Amino acid sequence: MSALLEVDKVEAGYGDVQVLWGADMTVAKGETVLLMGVNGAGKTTLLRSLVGLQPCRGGAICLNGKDISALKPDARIRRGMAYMSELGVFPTLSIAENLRLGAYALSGSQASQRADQMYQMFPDLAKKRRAAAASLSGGQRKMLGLAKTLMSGADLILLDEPSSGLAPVFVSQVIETLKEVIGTGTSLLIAEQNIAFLALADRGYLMDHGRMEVSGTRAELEGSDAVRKAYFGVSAEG
Ligand SMILES: Nc1ncnc2c1ncn2[C@@H]1O[C@H](COP(=O)(O)OP(=O)(O)OP(=O)(O)O)[C@@H](O)[C@H]1O
Repeated sequence: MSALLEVDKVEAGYGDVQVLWGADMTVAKGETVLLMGVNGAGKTTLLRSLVGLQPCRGGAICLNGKDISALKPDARIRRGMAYMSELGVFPTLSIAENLRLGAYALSGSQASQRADQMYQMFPDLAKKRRAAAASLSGGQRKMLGLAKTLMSGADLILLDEPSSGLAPVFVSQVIETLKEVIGTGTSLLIAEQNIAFLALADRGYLMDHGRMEVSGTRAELEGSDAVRKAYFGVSAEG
């Protein structure tokens, strides 16, 4: 598989505080990659750096073989990247309006075609399309955030903690929906603390203090002592 995203020694931070210390990763076309790490490891900072919301202090980010490090977020999005933050949606806007915003780079007819696809994928949203996003449950709001991100038709979707704030039943729903998204051939980079998402991934990275501590296939990470320690506070030795 050829690399869709190549992240090479990216450095970033806030004021005097450096958070990313030479973060490296790749995402191949059609691949699902999980970015793991405890609170404060730097996952959100890396995703924001990739989409251009956080300036990089060093390193390079390539999408489809082109260096996008100097591009503004809107230019990166036009090149096929979309980002779902933990916040996700605009609560006072309707579901239909939120979806339209996700497709701002598309024409009106392309956008309504994609919205129809989203309503097929997310029937709960179809039923409430004129309702304000604030009227949705936490799980449904997360679905709307995901649908809004998918509206772009981007090749690479970056998801920041899609499970945050959700009850386990909603987490399972999000995972099932992501399986459908993966089935469409979209590449996903998912930053998550919930180990259940590893089941979706082809490969993953464990980030620690702004560096990739461990990387490997899903099977390698499932058997990794470092992953076990980070998530459960225990190693194979106990
Ligand atoms: N706006 C900011 N200003 C200053 N420091 C920040 C800011 N945002 C994040 N940080 C710091 O950067 C470090 C990495 O934070 P980041 O949110 O990237 O981690 P994370 O792995 O996504 O954590 P979490 O899983 O808790 O969301 C933390 O030490 C955090 O305190």
